[in-house]
Amino acid sequence: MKPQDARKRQLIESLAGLIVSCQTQKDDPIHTDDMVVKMAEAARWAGASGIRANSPEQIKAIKSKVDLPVIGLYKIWYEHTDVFITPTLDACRQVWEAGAEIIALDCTSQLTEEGRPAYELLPVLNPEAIIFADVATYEEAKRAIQLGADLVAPTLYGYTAETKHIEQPDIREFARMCRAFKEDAYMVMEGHIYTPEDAMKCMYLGAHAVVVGSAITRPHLIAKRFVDLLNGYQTNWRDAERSKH
Ligand SMILES: CC(=O)N[C@H](C=O)[C@@H](O)[C@H](O)[C@H](O)COP(=O)(O)O
Repeated sequence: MKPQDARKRQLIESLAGLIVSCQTQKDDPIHTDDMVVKMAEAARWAGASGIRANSPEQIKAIKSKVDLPVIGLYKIWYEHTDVFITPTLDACRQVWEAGAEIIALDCTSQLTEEGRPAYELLPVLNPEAIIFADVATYEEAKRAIQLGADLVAPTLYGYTAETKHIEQPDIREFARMCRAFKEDAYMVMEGHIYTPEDAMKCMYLGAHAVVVGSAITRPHLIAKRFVDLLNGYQTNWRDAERSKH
């Protein structure tokens, strides 16, 4: 259900538009300690309505410099599970204590390292926090809303066993989610949105906001998309030329 609490509602309403995911991992070619702050400042400069940030450390750094609401998460990888977005109660607590107004967590049916379905954490979270459910499917979105999620996004579409190796958003499925759930929760599009036009399409279909990461804050991946395409083209073109001789 959409929150009744005026404070929560006002904050979520203010997120309408573009949310920029500002995250780096230590082994990224662009990683420096303050890189995410620079990304968030650039997003603020551009007029973004919110930031999505990973880890207590990066959330705190952004919060100290940029006055925008933060959707916080904490990625922790374990050996026996694909659940890595804020997978434990302690991780949720740390995100909240770091200053994020909104806690994002995996609310799919995947089993966590502890052997329970990821979505089970949702109903036991701090009621003060606004909850952003990361899901992969329509059914998971439905259940997350029943369990009290305030915002829902298909963030994990392409990342669960069921949907692995899909590298495009399913905009039709997102439209179906918006039609069914828009009155009960704020629907957000997240994952594989690479152009302003695709983001706009999602808004037109009923998204309250669109979260964009790689296309804005991961220049090495943007460069790689160009290189992969150009190199693939060169190889095919050379093979075709050779076969003529
Ligand atoms: C699956 C996962 O780990 N998603 C993460 C969630 O916080 C981020 O790495 C993504 O950048 C974010 O979801 C935005 O997606 P895209 O980078 O495709 O615009």
